[in-house]
Amino acid sequence: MEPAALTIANLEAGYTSNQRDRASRVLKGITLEVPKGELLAILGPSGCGKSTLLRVIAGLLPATAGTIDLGGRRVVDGKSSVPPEQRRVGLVPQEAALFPHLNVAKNVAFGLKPRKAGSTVRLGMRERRQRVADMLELAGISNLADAMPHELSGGQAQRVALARALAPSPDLVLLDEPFSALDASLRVRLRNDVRRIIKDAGATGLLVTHDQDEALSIADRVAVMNAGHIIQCGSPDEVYNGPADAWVACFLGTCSLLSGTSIGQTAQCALGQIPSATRDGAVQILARPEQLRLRIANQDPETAAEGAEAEVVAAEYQGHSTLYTLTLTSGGEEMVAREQGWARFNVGDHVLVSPAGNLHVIPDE
Ligand SMILES: Nc1ncnc2c1ncn2[C@@H]1O[C@H](COP(=O)(O)OP(=O)(O)OP(=O)(O)O)[C@@H](O)[C@H]1O
Repeated sequence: MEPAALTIANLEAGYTSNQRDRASRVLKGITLEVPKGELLAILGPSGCGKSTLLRVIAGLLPATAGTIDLGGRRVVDGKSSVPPEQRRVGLVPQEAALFPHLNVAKNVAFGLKPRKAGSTVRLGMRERRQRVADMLELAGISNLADAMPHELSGGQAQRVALARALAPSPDLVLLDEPFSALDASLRVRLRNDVRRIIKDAGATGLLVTHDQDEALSIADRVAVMNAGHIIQCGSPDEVYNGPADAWVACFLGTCSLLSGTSIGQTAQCALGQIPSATRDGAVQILARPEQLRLRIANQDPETAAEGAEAEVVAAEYQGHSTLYTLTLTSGGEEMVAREQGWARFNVGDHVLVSPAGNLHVIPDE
């Protein structure tokens, strides 16, 4: 079987302020595998250790324990490690960090220069020129070959940085919050292009981000990280709709968590009976805003609809949809529901809330 592009086992790392100090523990036992050709996002809040993980993979920071294999080759084994230039890893930093005195083509060609010790790519001059032209075309910047870095927009500079990282055909491309310095609309456009470019290059990518939309929209899988641990790793749908715990549920997007009790195949909560696959006991039922249906509460028992009664306490019109905050009449739990379009309910209205689709049941630790 072909080895994974990246295999990390029980990795620990941190920082020392001076030689005698023991390293602080920032990475606390990371285990992760990225198959060839996959784009994996490491998603976590600020300070959880995402950039530290990239630095250790790139060889810019030593590990204190654990192993890293790149394409089946061990590059970190506890405290011993292969130097960065022998790892066949490309890096796209937060702000492109291009060489200011080299034009775009020369920036992209930089990693293809023949080197003596530790060289990973040995191409003749004509092949190098062709490779640069191919990378510029792939990144959609052939017209910028002669431009200097100071003449580029933020988005163009990031395309150059990506082309430069991909040019030597690395085993793995690391992208460290590559869109964070760009404005919102450019960010959305560029992130889709970056996915396409990585896929067209047949490369494997590890993207670090604290932006949930970014991770969910472009990654094949998302590894959710908190306080030096990977909490859950799965497809965007798995982590968003089937979070491992309440923290992951809330970190990935707005949600309501109702308390309940699971017995057998069902969990009982304020919304009624929900199919449950967890063990018996206390649970939390996750409802994303778009998984709730609202109807006007009808006092007439003949035509009364099903659902839990709630009062609208806030209605926030957001253009494409309206976000309602509700308080359940029985028990007072708070829920958040989203409906397309203009607010059809007002603060103070009484509504019936019911689940639309399967809600996820999380064991209450
Ligand atoms: N050079 C350093 N020296 C000492 N401590 C550091 C250093 N760099 C990072 N840290 C600490 O390590 C922890 C993890 O930082 P890291 O930059 O990896 O987090 P992050 O998840 O990438 O955050 P962000 O999204 O804000 O970039 C933080 O507590 C940070 O203060």
